[in-house]
Amino acid sequence: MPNLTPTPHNAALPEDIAKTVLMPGDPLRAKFIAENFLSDAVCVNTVRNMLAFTGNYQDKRVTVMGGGMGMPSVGIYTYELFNFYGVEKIIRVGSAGTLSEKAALRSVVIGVGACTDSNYAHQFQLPGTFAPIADFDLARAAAETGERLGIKTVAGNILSSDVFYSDDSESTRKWQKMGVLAVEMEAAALYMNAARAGKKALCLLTISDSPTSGEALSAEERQNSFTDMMKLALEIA
Ligand SMILES: O=P(O)(O)O[C@H]1O[C@H](CO)[C@@H](O)[C@H]1O
Ligand SMILES: O=c1cc[nH]c(=O)[nH]1
Repeated sequence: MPNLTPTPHNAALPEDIAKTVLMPGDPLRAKFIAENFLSDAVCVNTVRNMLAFTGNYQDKRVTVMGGGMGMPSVGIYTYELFNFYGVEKIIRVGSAGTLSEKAALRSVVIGVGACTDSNYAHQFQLPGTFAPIADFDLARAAAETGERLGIKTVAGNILSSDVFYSDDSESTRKWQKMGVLAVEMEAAALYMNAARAGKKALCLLTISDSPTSGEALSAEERQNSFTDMMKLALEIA
């Protein structure tokens, strides 16, 4: 592993970062997880306020770090974690808009595959289209652990979009026709970086809103339903 740490984006040293990282988009969600679920948590990065904490969940050493919004941001942090910090597993814990009746508000979605409208795969110069997928063992563990804990999950395809505010009013409908469950903005880059590095990744999402109906969870409801996803991610970490 090249000794390229600290990086311009992460002040931590490799020994500060656990082999498993939970990655919400929002750095304050990382702080919430550290304060509410980890013991002996230490803040190991504050560069750009992209907070990272390393601590213990039961007998496991875990890092939780924000990844920001969109594939360029998550692409940088996950690339560095996999390739410079020796991280083996990254589990994204994000929010998403529902595209399917199967994924109601508050549902926890397991992103088995991540479709995308992004050009992120272009860098790999493949002679075809790459299918970004979750690590099978992590996805299976999430489904089984959800059953054990009484946390209902729905597993399937998600969409990682480059745009939150789209000028194309038809695009959502087209992804819906293909059975895509939910839209977020990072999983495809995470899955591609994991594949290229030979590492493991999973994206768990809590449905926070519906882009078509305009329904959205209140701040308090978001907090509670996100807690289920956090517990699930920590159990399989
Ligand atoms: O809540 P997070 O994890 O940031 O995830 C979703 O929320 C952001 C958009 O509001 C995007 O990053 C999207 O992927
Ligand atoms: O990326 C996202 C996240 C939540 N809701 C959306 O509609 N899109």
